[in-house]
Amino acid sequence: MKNLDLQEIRKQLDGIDQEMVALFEKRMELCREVAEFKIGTGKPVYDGEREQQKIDSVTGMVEGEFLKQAVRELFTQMMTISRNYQYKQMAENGLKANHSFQPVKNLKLNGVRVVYQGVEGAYSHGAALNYFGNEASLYHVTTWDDAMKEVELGNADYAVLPIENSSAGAVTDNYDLLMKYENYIVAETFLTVNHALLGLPGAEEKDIRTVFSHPQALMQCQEFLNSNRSWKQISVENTAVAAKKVILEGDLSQAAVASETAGELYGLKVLRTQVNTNKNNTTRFIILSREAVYQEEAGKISLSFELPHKSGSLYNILSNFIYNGVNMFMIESRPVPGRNWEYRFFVDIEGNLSHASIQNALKGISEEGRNVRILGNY
Ligand SMILES: C=C(O[C@@H]1C=C(C(=O)O)C=C[C@H]1O)C(=O)O
Repeated sequence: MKNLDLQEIRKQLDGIDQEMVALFEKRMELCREVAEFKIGTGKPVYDGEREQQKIDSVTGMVEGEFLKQAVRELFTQMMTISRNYQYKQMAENGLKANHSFQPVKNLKLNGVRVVYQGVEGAYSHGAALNYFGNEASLYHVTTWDDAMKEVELGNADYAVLPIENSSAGAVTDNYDLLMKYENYIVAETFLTVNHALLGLPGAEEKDIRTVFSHPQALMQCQEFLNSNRSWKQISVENTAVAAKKVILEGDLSQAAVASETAGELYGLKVLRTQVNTNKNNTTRFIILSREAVYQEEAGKISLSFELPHKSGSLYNILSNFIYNGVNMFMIESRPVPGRNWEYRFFVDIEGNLSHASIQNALKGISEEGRNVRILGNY
């Protein structure tokens, strides 16, 4: 008996769904006409005011908080799909996302000038050597900000900056620098980072009282360092500066956390190898240029945008990726300076600026987000 009831209800549901699909099709057909109008008049696809009116009107048609919320979600989704349909038509009419990036076969690598932060023997130096080899002329500056400035001024062709570590996470200062300067990410390189505990040639581990290193490196070695409770951990500019400090000050109770290469360079003794917690500790470095170029084979795009402090704003903007079948690798957020509780998002997606699906997604993002910037395709 029950079974029959269920079948009967399902039959009615099927009937309603059929009507809904037919109405949805009609709605989409009208949206196609809206897109034609917009293509003709140069109006943007996204009209936030109209969408808000629509949500207010449809939620007003039902009673009770549960149904109001359900109708809100349903129409938000439908309008997102409708916008994506319109972006697709715009792309087919040659109205692409605006960007000034030029495709190149290969990046210029021979005889270029490359800047990194720190001193010789720092991990950034290793990353620069990793990517550019010995063909380039490498030099260093004191801060990451200076490295970005060198590229902007044209003193360097490229800068090498750490952006993410597999155990300590994002290098947030460098995300902020991506906003401060108009340099573009043109490549990335990965460096396995193994930290050693380095002391004076005459020192033993039991002599150590103070350990110097870069804050990120100290963080990556927390398990080992915290197991020696009496050790004072002191942050300095970078790991190589820490090594230099230990040798210059000549105090047996001082140690540095840095690479073994830095140890050799400054004449320090390895008291313990691999003191990093994660033995696969890897840092991702980005290569920046002032020229907006991308290699034809590039497969990753970094972009940033800001969103208002409003329920669903991130969810809605990310739908531009979902509906275009674009895969997202990473998302990171940073506060927007001067605007409490509003965030700037940094997103890495899979793809190339020449792909139609990417152009579609970027067109949507650039209409719906604030201060949208494509940081690079590499
Ligand atoms: C269809 C339009 O384009 C977009 C989609 C909307 C919708 O699906 O109802 C509403 C506003 C626009 O953001 C329109 O402008 O009317």
